[in-house]
Amino acid sequence: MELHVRYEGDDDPEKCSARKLARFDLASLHRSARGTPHGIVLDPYADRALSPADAEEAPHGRLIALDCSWETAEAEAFRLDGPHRSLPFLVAANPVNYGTPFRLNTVEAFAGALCILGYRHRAEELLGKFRWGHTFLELNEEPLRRYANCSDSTDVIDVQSGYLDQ
Ligand SMILES: C[S@@+](CC[C@H](N)C(=O)[O-])C[C@H]1O[C@@H](n2cnc3c(N)ncnc32)[C@H](O)[C@@H]1O
Repeated sequence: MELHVRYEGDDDPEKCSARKLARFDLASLHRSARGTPHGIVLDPYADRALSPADAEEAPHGRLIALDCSWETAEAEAFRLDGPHRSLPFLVAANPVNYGTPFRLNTVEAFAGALCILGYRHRAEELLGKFRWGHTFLELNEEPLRRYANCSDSTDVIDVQSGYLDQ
């Protein structure tokens, strides 16, 4: 699974998880939407939730994130080619948004998606580059396991409802 980032560059470069992934050759950064390859776009505004069914359809086996500040992460910013998918209820472990559901940074979004799609070891490899990375898997252990066992997006939303009701 290739990991690509449409890199906006409007967030603190020192704290940017996408830049760090690129430094370790774990993701490729793209400065324009046109230069960003086609793939599953991780988009918090997407109607359909990511599910294991997407692993079969993953265009060219690529995941795409948009790395920008949450201040500018409006729906229009996600105009990128490919099927758009939101991530279901998962809690951030990064120091900026620790404990906040759905507000994942780029490495957490990739790691959550990889776990759901059945690439858990790859998720561990990415998170291993961050001091707090293992905490993301610890906080989200049960939901990630349950989402990865779902058959499709409807199933994922059913599992998510249980967490949102709590
Ligand atoms: C808004 S940027 C913030 C990046 C941050 N500057 C960093 O250093 O990683 C995080 C990106 O991760 C993906 N993402 C985060 N939470 C998500 C969610 N709940 N559903 C889908 N994608 C999500 C999106 O591509 C989003 O644009």
